Amino acid sequence: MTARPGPAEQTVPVSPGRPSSDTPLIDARGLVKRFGDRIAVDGVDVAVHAGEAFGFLGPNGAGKTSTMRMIGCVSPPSGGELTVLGMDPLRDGAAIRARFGVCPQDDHLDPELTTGDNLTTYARYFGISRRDARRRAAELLDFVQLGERAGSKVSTLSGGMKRRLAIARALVNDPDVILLDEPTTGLDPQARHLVWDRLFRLKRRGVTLVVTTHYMDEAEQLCDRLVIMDAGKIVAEGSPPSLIERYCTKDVVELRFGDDALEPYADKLEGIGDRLEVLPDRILLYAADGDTVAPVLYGRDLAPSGVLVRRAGLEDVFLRLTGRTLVED
Ligand SMILES: Nc1ncnc2c1ncn2[C@@H]1O[C@H](COP(=O)(O)OP(=O)(O)OP(=O)(O)O)[C@@H](O)[C@H]1O
Repeated sequence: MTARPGPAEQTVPVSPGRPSSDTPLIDARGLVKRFGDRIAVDGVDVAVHAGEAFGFLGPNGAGKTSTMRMIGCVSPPSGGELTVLGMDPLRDGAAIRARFGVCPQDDHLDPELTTGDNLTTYARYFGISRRDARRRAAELLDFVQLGERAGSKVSTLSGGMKRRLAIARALVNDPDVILLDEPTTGLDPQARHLVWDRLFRLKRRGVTLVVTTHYMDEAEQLCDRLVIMDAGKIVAEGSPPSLIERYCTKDVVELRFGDDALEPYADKLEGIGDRLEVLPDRILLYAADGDTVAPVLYGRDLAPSGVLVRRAGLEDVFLRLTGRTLVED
């Protein structure tokens, strides 16, 4: 259903009446992408529904971009079935792309053009008249909070501004679906939050968001539902809270001992909590109630140099499923 903004909310220049039905907008079954002998995407099943923010979370090389490129009709599948907006990407690529906005990892903005000219030039590819393109560019620059930089060359913008401009460009054709490949990689926390804020606003207007990310906090913040990918395969699927609940206890106790050899400490922790993970620099102890763990530690003659009790997150889910952390990849 298309949500309408409240009066105080900045308007987003998108059309009313977004598609909404039970039929997935993107339906992939057993999707495969091969590059020579290498299998980048190895039998992926996903169904993305209208109006949701759907994520592909995984480390570098997991196959997220390759999947996204097939969905975006710029890279043909090597196998499996793919239907996008009810159409066949091989046959109807142009029609599908006309209803998509794409924000790739490399923004491909023209550094020598102004922000406004980047948008109007792009709008012309969609057959939008010069007058409408200028009006739309002005609206979109306001939406991504670059209205005051309409006359600035792209080469003078910060990384976060360029990313917001790339999002504005992806909105030029008033798309039903936006594909965002790593939308905040390389941005500082403030710039990331600004990008997220604009994406939330789009979602509230019923635009379907498909996001790849290797940041678990981004996935947790933005996505209604996601798949976790590793080595070309989906290892888990669900909403962030449901995944955390399915694979982890509520709390995690992070223990540091100021020592490189952590196995002896792990032995002493045996039987406390539900499960242990020994990482190179710390031990993670999974427990329903982390606060009950500390007194037990001292009873076992363990004196950690650092104890942090936190809620389990998608990083913990990834670790549980793959035995690796997202970050070390
Ligand atoms: N054009 C290509 N030719 C050969 N191999 C490729 C090509 N594109 C991707 N690959 C390989 O496919 C695998 C998946 O890459 P992909 O870019 O889809 O992963 P990713 O999860 O998006 O990672 P990243 O976040 O680093 O982009 C990697 O092993 C990559 O080296």
